[in-house]
Amino acid sequence: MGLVTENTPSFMPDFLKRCGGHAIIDGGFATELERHGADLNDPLWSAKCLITSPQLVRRVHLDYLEAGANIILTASYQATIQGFEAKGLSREEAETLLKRSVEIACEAREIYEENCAKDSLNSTENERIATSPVLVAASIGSYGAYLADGSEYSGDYGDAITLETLKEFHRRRVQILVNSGADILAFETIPNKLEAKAYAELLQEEHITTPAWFSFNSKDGINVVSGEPMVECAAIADSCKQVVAVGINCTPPRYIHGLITSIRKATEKPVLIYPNSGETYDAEHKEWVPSTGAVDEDFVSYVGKWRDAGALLFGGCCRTTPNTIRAISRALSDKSSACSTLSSNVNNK
Ligand SMILES: C[S+](C)CC[C@H](N)C(=O)O
Ligand SMILES: N[C@@H](CCS)C(=O)O
Ligand SMILES: [Zn+2]
Repeated sequence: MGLVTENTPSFMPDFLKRCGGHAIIDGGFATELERHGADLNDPLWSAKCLITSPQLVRRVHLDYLEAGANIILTASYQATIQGFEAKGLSREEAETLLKRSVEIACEAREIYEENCAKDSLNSTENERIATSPVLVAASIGSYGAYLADGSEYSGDYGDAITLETLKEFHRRRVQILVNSGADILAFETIPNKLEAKAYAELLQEEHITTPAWFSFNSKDGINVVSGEPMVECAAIADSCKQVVAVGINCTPPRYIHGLITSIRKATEKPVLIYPNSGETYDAEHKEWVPSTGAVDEDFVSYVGKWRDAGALLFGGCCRTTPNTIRAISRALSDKSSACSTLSSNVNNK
């Protein structure tokens, strides 16, 4: 994928075809940073590592690529100009860090592809390795994520926050991420209709040609977390021409099946799902607490059902790991890595 991907009606169908019919999204980015020792108790949360440990950010992207991901999400979920400025950074420094989030993910992809090419050279003709395509998705967390008080799990922004406030809050960040060379914009953990509308209008007003996905979160399996129906949110995504996939993230696995059905009532666009582990986020202590959390195996046991319900892109969100992604990858096909052997194709040619 080149610098500034252009959206065409065939962008997502072509990508899915090249991935073998379904694509694998990475897993919990912050979770993997923490597993490597990062302390994310900070208003910037995972985006803090863009300042303190960019090499760790690159390592985590590589972990997910090696686990089989076809799409890696950048460290920009909670990276906002306003959030960086609150830390004392200049506007220019803040914009540079946003751009870096995409560049680091692109570097990880390059390293991964070089490693795959080397492995391929070391293989016999019959084991020739083919690299599955990899997209770099620029993560755009909601306004609630920036607030760093867990309000992306309530969608309650109060009456002072309007459509215009939200558009202005996100405008410059979206422009920078578009110009950084991301293949797709991942609007994730969208908690309410107002923010979905703001994103849709912003994409149109700015004449954005980079493809985008809208991904909502839910805590009851019917509505997004604000209590507004998922089907109405999916309809907003459906009417936005830049949106090439609609889905659900950071939502307990037990709710996903019903939500896929709701989304498909509103749109024919490809459905993506990347649930969390089923645990609950304690925003005050910035930690996850057990609920009836499904472990990796339980999570993965649902994957076939989600595929039968019509989902086409699968991954994990908070508290999932590269092991989850490996298991999803195995559940969807017999291959356990994004480097798939082409031996049968080669032999049959
Ligand atoms: C997806 S949540 C776990 C991200 C962190 C939250 N916005 C916070 O800053 O507390
Ligand atoms: N992609 C985010 C989480 C979204 S809820 C991150 O892990 O940084
Ligand atoms: Zn999450």
